Amino acid sequence: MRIDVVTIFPEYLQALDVSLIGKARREGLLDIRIHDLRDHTSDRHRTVDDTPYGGGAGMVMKPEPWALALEAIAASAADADDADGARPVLLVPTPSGTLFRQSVAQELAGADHLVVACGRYEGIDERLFEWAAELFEVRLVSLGDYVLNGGEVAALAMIEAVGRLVPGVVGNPESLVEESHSDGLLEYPVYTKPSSWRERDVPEILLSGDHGRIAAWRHDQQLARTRARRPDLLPPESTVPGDKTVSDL
Ligand SMILES: COc1cc(COC(=O)c2cn[nH]c2)cc(-c2cccnc2)c1
Repeated sequence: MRIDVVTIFPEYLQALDVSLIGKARREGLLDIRIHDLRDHTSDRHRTVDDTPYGGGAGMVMKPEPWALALEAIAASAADADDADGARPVLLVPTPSGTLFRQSVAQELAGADHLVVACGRYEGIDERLFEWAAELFEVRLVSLGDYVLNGGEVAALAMIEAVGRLVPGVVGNPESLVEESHSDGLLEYPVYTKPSSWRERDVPEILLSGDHGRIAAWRHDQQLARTRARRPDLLPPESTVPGDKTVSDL
């Protein structure tokens, strides 16, 4: 998978050189390229923003530098992208996007080419997204209901969530199966040595070796945690009102 990231703070994306994503880059599993939006300006001050039409505080990112950056990326990938006929995905982290969830990460992990646009200021001129729809599948996606100063932090999270699902990036693909949200529920609690720690013991069931009962216990724990912390994830009939659970205690 190729991932291009466009930003005015390229140094923010250095975290993509570290750990599993960094290893996948070095092994060629992920082809991640970082682009400075200011390289696509033509004035002496390398201007990327201007005042908002209609007034209001803050500045808005000009569409032209973005269009030049995106055209350059599309042109550099034209052969590969055209190979399967699919347009690259333009992924835009923004508070006004649809919610980024594990299901979205799974979907994006199937793309051959992602282009991530890191907005700053009050956002990017809306006409850029309308224009980009001819070259890209445009996806405006929110990490959550809060506002960041720029899309870089959200881009790191989204790239990690997607990148780790690309075959070969995570050593043991088994570890991708039983994780939070992969089955729609929160993950069960995990424990390791010592079996007794500061007078707190690991649940006996986990030391029993009875894998059937352990699996059932873990699923019960997932349900209890999801009911307590994220009832919104459960289908309506499974949230019992007033149902005390382990995680409530
Ligand atoms: C592309 O347009 C953007 C992008 C971002 C950065 O992303 C997030 O904040 C985010 C991403 N998921 N959850 C939050 C911030 C704004 C923005 C809007 C209004 C006032 N201030 C800033 C606009």
